[in-house]
Amino acid sequence: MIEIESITKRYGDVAVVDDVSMVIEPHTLTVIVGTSGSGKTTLLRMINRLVEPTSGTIRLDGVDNRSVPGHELRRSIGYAIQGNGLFPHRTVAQNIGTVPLLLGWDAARIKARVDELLALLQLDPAAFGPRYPHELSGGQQQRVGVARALAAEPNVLLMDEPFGALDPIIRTKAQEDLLAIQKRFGTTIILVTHDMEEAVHLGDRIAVMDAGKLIQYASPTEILARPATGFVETLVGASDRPFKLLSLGEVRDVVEPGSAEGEGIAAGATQRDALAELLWSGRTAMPVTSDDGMPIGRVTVQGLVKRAARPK
Ligand SMILES: Nc1ncnc2c1ncn2[C@@H]1O[C@H](COP(=O)(O)OP(=O)(O)OP(=O)(O)O)[C@@H](O)[C@H]1O
Repeated sequence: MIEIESITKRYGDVAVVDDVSMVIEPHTLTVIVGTSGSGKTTLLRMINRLVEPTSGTIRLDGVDNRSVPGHELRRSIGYAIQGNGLFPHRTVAQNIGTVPLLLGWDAARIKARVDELLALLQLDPAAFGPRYPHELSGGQQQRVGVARALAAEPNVLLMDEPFGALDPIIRTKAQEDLLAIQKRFGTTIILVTHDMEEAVHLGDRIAVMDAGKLIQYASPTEILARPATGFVETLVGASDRPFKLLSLGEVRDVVEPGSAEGEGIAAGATQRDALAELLWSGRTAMPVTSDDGMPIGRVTVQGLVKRAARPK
């Protein structure tokens, strides 16, 4: 658990993070979202003490993060940034093995971990391990950056706009990878973005910052349904809200009895995808198939429209 208590960072007279308190539950993915300059990065960096707070306390599993030297703290917390920050003169394998080496892991253990992470991120260890960062595409470099941040099996992973530089298709892929990694390792992840779409997609909880203040800290559904202020409402994009809400739910939760004509959709697809497919194909209903391909009912435009309404 991460407990942030009345944390403030001042530069001169300006509080760029202003009396922020929040509790982050273990094994969850929290997204910090807000406009440029709202203090997101500063808040994130106070967790691993790349920035020292002016006042307030941050506790990691009950331990004040000032009770260990900063460099030691940072070995135990993963950190991934936009543009990946890889060392250009080290191979991919050496980059990923950086912190394990500092921690004194033996060579065989480091190699096993490097190979495990590369495979997990769908980069062939034999092909990519020996390459240098400039021999990789931007998306591949970004994946190596994430692998490096995860190398020493940190319980906590901080990510600052990790997908900001990626094109939309690679970005979606990288987001899915991240969710899979989190499921597998149970890492507590805190991710900074200015993209509300990304926040809604990834976050168990979303923290909205504005001018150094934490304006709202809640689940995506709550943020969409009950934005705390006009600022949050604007950030959410009021006209988009019903679709964002549908993107949070799976088709399996809106299956109705009965059958329908034409191509079906998987129960695990999002409700938003189902609506898009129905509208695009000009149908009012379509069949739903279970994870093992069996027909289990149908999904209707009418059912989805009800789901897209503001939750009571
Ligand atoms: N070392 C510093 N000295 C003075 N001011 C700083 C320093 N670091 C950050 N700031 C200021 O603090 C404010 C918050 O910066 P921060 O990087 O936390 O914002 P952000 O929400 O992450 O923004 P962005 O989305 O643009 O990265 C900004 O106005 C920035 O100019």
